[in-house]
Amino acid sequence: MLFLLWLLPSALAAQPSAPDPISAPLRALDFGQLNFLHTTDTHGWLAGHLQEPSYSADWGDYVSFATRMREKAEAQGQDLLVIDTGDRVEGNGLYDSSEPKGIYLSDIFRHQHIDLLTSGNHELYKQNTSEAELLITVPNFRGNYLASNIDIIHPTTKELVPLAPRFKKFTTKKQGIRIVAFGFLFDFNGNYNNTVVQRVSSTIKEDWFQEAIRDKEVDLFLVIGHVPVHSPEYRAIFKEIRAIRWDTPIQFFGGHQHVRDYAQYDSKAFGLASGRFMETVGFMSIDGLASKASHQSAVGPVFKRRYIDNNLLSYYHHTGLDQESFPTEEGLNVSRLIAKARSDLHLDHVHGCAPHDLWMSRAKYPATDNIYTWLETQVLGDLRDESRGDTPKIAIVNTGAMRFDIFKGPFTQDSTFIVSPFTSTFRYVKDVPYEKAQLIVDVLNEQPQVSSTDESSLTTLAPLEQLAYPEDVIVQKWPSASSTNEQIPMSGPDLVPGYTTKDDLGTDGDDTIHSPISFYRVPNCIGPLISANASETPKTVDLVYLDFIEGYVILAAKFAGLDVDIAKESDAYMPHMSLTNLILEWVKKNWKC
Ligand SMILES: O=c1ccn([C@@H]2O[C@H](COP(=O)(O)O)[C@@H](O)[C@H]2O)c(=O)[nH]1
Ligand SMILES: [Zn+2]
Ligand SMILES: [Zn+2]
Repeated sequence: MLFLLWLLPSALAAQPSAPDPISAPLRALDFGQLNFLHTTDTHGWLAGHLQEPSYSADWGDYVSFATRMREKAEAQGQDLLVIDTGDRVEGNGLYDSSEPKGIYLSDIFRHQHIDLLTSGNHELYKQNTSEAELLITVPNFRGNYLASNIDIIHPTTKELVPLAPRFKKFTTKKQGIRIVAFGFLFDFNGNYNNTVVQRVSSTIKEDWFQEAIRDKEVDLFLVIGHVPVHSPEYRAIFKEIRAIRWDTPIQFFGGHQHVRDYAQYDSKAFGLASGRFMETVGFMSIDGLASKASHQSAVGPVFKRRYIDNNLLSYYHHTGLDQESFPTEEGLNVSRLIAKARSDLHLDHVHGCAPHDLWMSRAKYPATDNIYTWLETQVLGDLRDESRGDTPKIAIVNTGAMRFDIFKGPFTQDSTFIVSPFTSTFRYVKDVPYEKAQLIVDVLNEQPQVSSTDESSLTTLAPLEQLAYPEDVIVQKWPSASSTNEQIPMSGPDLVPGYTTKDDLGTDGDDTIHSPISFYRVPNCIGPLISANASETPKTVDLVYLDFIEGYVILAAKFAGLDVDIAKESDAYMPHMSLTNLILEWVKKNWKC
């Protein structure tokens, strides 16, 4: 059923600066015996989106939402489980702006009752981040954090131990559904050397996994993971379980690619991916499951999915509550914690004012409103090492180092980390023939785009549904009446631009009906020539690059026939300067308010 919400609240938001959501037509949620809420790739955005009304609810609102949804399910004799599939860190001032990083975030995050969670790759890039998982997040969610393929060197005992239990068996409260759950990370190899990520294909051959899938007293296998739902890793897990349990329903929850996505593996196995940055709360329901209580085989389970826009109007609508009856004490407290943390961290402090929007993929590259063009033509001009003076350089930055658009208006302490949170610095090799340096950039850009989850291919992680479309211009299509089981109104309110998701089940997954947005492809990396004498082609250049991509630069240099041992002969360029700080300094200098 489709509902139109006309409520235009005046003071909905818990945070003074959070924008009110805009009314929009909404599709309903169909509850079942077993229901799920799912977040992934939140990357510290627990304050929600302060500049985008569609995604303006904060983690406190989500705490209230999960409580109210659980109350609703349980009142109907049903169950609700809350899932998070990792990449909780890096990407927002609330995480990256504190010293040390993350001290506010984990305290806010733990207030959500999460039934199952797992780690993403971002929890493992650095030693202190993975140790914080082991020592803080795993104990905060004791018994619910799963790590089927991650080990860590314990900081005290120095022993290699599982980050968390490999799997878990439990029975749901209301329906008595017997579940065996696993928690995976994709085949990631960019982790710091204090953790070991075992390949999924070998993990599923281990005795503990083989025994777990041979358990006959199971009504549902639940696989959560920081793994794209359309990936070789999830396909392999599906096949392994199916080979032993030909008929048992399997529900997957995934993430990492920052997209809304839904995969059908067979008639009883499905996977949901729930976007990124607290824009989306995924909802799944399964009905017709066999259970301990029913002792009978299911008529055939029915799986349903929804991608909920993270705002209060969606939350009120789906719970049937309003601004008086919706919030819980716990939820309001969490919103206050977020506001206090933001204030302690001075996240609203304005460093400068952007004169216009700068888009990662909503504008063509190159173009004046494209963020990479801005980086190439403006910001990277300030990348200058004193010892190299005006020596011409080619500066290579992976486009994935930029994480979010810049909106016209205040560029705050928060924006600094939202736009690019990473701490990697620049390195360089001197006296590289200009043609070879250009060739290296070309080779890097010929690498496949995000076609796999393996970071050994240079990736720029494209937002939204970009990955699903091979064309140059990727338009999110307006759902046609024939491709959806609901009647979409073609007149009435002006629709707000946003997600118009197309997945394995069609085009009716989004809860909110939006007008589509166009996306354009971006290269893997940019590599502008920066020279005081723009009209002259230099014979040699400094080849400057972000150290995060050194492995790829070395490979590309081999392809290009550059006979230099980059690992040995490279040096720090503008020592200690990260892309984050380079951008910040440029903004302070050039964007007056
Ligand atoms: O230091 C870093 C770390 C990561 N990146 C970029 O991020 C993606 C991975 O992000 P997900 O959130 O896991 O999708 C990686 O492929 C790089 O593009 C970086 O640039 N620097
Ligand atoms: Zn992520
Ligand atoms: Zn990830």
